[in-house]
Formats: sequence, structure tokens, C-alpha cells
Amino acid sequence: MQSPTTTITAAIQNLNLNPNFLPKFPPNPLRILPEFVNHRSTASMASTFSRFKVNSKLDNSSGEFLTITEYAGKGGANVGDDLVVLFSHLEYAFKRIAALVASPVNSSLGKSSGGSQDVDAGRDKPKPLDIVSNEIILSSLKNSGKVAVMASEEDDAPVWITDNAPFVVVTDPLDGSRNIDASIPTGTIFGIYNRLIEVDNLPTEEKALLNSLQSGNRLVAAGYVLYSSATILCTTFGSGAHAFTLDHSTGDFVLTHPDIKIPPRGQIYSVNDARYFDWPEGLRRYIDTIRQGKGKFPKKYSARYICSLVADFHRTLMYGGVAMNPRDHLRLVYEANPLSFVAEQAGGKGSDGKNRILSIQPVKLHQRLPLFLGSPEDIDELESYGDVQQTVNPGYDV
Ligand SMILES: O=P(O)(O)OC[C@H]1O[C@](O)(COP(=O)(O)O)[C@@H](O)[C@@H]1O
Repeated sequence: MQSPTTTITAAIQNLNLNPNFLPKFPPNPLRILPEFVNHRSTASMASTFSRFKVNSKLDNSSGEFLTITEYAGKGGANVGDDLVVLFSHLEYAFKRIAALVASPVNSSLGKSSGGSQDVDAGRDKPKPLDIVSNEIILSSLKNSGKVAVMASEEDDAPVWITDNAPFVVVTDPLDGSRNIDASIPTGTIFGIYNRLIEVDNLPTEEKALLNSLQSGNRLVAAGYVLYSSATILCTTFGSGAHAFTLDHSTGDFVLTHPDIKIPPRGQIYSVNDARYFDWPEGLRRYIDTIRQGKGKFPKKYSARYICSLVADFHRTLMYGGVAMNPRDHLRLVYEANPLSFVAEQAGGKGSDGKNRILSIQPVKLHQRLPLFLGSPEDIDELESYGDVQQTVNPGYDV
């Protein structure tokens, strides 16, 4: 008799071969009709964001901004009613998390502090923010009625929500929370797949797992929310990457960075380089080379590392370069796949140092791997050093 693991592996391989599993989501033409453009935004916002490249079809030079619902809806990218409804519920969750991480009441509830706050408080003990964020997202997905299963970095197994709902959501509800006590930026990462109707007849546990283990090249939409000086929702529906900024005066996410293009080459590398002596030879040579301005781009690179994946990735998307974590620490399903989809849609790349992230078939829900995201020329150069994955991973205290 086959073991459950063999069955799952066989099922995954089978999914790969079956063309019916390809996303049924059509490519989205970016058609924004004038009547859907609203008039609530101010000239000052327009000038704040004027340095970002604006796609002519989404030109906001008149100071008019689209909300994400208007952008995704029938007059805009027309991503389909189901996805628009799902996004409106996700948006609500993101606003709640944004308020939570900025709240003075909760500011000391980082990932590690939940247990030490009040040992005697028992069931009333305040929960760490990543757990609360997980609950907020789950509740929004349930309320949307559009999600069959949610797989979260915070849960051991995927949660089956509704039979026959169209989508599967994978998420890291609050990444970077280990630093939140110091008010360092944090982020939510999410990916959306179509439900695999082909596995509907399997037992719940099994179909929940198979739906969650879809490879990144089947993503229908993905994105992240950066909770920082501004709250920014950057997303792709498979036709470019676009960022929306939370306007606190109206509660809307408005389109501020349409059609983001990562610079083909940056001058910044982002890595925890205290780990230098645990790195393989290739990675050391690469970093030594670009630091000295001796790489293919003859300029000395600068280092930036926040140690909060969404913040490090967002900066890389804006300015170019490479954001990396060379040890097998970040998760394929919740972090690497969604961010690689955004990176590619912005003209960048996502790699594990050898392979394109989106082509890797996940075999375990919480599978970890090295992750390199960034400008295409920087990622190509890095990969050319061959030996860039850190295999010594002793587990670090901070
Ligand atoms: O300790 P390292 O290797 O620098 O890892 C830092 C990375 O870990 C993270 O904090 C995520 O780790 P967790 O999933 O354990 O919270 C990222 O935000 C950050 O980029």
C-alpha cells in the first residue's frame, strides 16, 4: 500500500502534468475608463508620487486616483467579480492589521513577547500580533465567501473554509514581527490561486493540502502590504505590479505606483552579512566583488538590511539591486512564491540561487529555502557565481 506521502507526491506530480490545472484567469488588459476615475485625491498627493513612473493608460497627472476596487473592477482591469469581492475583504483585514501594529496598546506584543507579558493572565493573556493578524485575515476570508482554503505560516495545516468557493489563499499574516517592539516596518504577504476542482472529491485534509501546494506559476494574484511610514498594498493580478497607498483620510487604498518597473540593475545589496563566515565561497566572492565596484556594474554597491522581508523587498522594487536571505529560512509557499510573482511582474526575478522560484513545486507546506529577489541583471550576476546558497544554518539567536 502507498504511504500518504507517496500519494501526495504522486498527486502533485499529476497536477503538474495536467493542463487543466493551469490558471483559468485571463490576462488583464489595463483598461481604465474615465468614468471610473474618482476625484477625491489632492494635488499634493499627485506631486508626492510624481517621481514614480506612470503608465500612460493609468496616468494620474491630473491628480485623480483610483481606489483598488475601481482599479480591479469592471471599468478597470476587470479581474472578475469574485476576485474584487475577495480583495475588498482582504483590504479590510489589512486596514485592521495596519491599525493594530500602530496601536499604542499593542506596541509591545511582538512575536516573542506574547508569553512574557503576563504569565499569570492565562486565557486573557494578550496574543502576539502575528497570531491576531492571522485571525483577522481568516475572519475576512470567511466573510468573503470566496475562499475554499487558507494556508498560513501561522498554522500547522491549511484551514478548509467553504466548499465550492473559487479561491485558495496562502499568507504570512505579519512578517517581521520579531522586530515590532522597536517599531520596525512589518508586512503581510499573500498569494491567491484558483481552487483545484479536480481534487474536490478527496478527503478535506488532503484536498486542502493539495490546493495549498500549487506551484507559484499558477498564482492568479499576489502581493504584500507594507506597514511603515505609509501603508502600501502592492499587488499583481498577472498583468504588471501596482501599488496602492492607504489614504487615512478616506480609508481607501489609492493607486499611487501604477505599473512598477524595477530598475534592471541596482546599486544596493540587502543581506544579513554578519553571517559572512557561514556563507559559501561563491556568495562571499559575489558580495566582495560588488562591494568593491568590481562586478559587471562598475560601481561600489551599498548595503541596506532592515531584517523585515516586505520592507527589504519593497525598497528593492523601488530602487533596484538584490534582497537576499541565502540560508534556508524563508518559506516557499507563503513568502517566496507571492513575492517572486510580484518581482517578475515588475520585470525582476525571484531565485533560490539556482532555480526560478515560481517553477519550484512545493512538496511541504512549510518548506524553507534560500531566497534572492531583485533586478534581473543583479540576480543573473549573482547566480553566475554558482555557489550562493548557505548550507550551514546553525539557527541564530537574533
Ligand atoms: O535572521 P535572518 O536570516 O536575517 O532572517 C531575517 C528574515 O526573517 C524574517 O524575520 C522572517 O522570519 P520569521 O518567519 O521567523 O518571522 C524576515 O522578515 C527577515 O527577512
